[in-house]
Amino acid sequence: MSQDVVVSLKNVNKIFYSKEKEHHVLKGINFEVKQGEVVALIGPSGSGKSTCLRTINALETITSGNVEVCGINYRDSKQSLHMIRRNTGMIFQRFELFPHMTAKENVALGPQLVLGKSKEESTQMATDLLKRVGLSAHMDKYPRGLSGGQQQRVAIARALAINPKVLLCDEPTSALDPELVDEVVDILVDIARTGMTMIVVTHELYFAQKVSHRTMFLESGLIVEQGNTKEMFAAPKTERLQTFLKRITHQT
Ligand SMILES: Nc1ncnc2c1ncn2[C@@H]1O[C@H](COP(=O)(O)OP(=O)(O)OP(=O)(O)O)[C@@H](O)[C@H]1O
Repeated sequence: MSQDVVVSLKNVNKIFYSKEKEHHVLKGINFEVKQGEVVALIGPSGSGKSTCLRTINALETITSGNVEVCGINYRDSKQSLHMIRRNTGMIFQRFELFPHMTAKENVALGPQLVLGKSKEESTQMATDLLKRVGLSAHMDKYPRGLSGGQQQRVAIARALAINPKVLLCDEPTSALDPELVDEVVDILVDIARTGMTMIVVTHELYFAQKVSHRTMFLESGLIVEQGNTKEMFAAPKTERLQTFLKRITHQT
């Protein structure tokens, strides 16, 4: 793997097994994401976007194929999984903050537990990051005292607190009231501008257009089309992407 490739998926298959049947959700996914690239993953509901994202930090194990983050495969050794989690920050649709911890404590946890920083140093890092996401005035509040947009900004600060090599975003704006979406989008666009490598699963085309260099369109577990985001949205090549874009555009 060349040095500037941060994430690599090769022929990745994921099958969920239940009593009655098997569900083949990812059907031979191949892609690479290079240092500093921002990639959007779009597609219909159930197409496998979140599952695909979750295989990267091994929140979801794969059935076959190969996934590497910074050249590390989680199956390599006992330390590999820890190293992969150490290199990947993740933001979830529903924030997933610890409710019994303040914003600052939520953000300081990663530096302390993952990076082994002292309490003082971790708190300082949390303070700096919360300032960066515009939450100076809310650091000592608990999640229940914050709006959805503010909670997601705490979650972004928490994801950045371990200095990850790649930021994985799983529909970071879907659970927000429409008037709160922009405050989160703007922060993520700012982070993308700093050169952070990012993979963003989203339903919102305007967000994908604003933040990403490249888009991959997933349907029924296959990458049907991918390319430069602006070009792809302006002139989709496949009929399936054309239909998808039309449907989404009519919904909004
Ligand atoms: N843990 C699981 N066990 C069984 N099936 C699962 C599991 N997780 C996901 N699936 C199934 O895999 C398929 C893909 O789900 P996934 O969440 O990856 O799709 P998605 O494209 O992100 O959808 P959405 O846009 O609605 O979030 C769905 O049919 C889903 O029901």
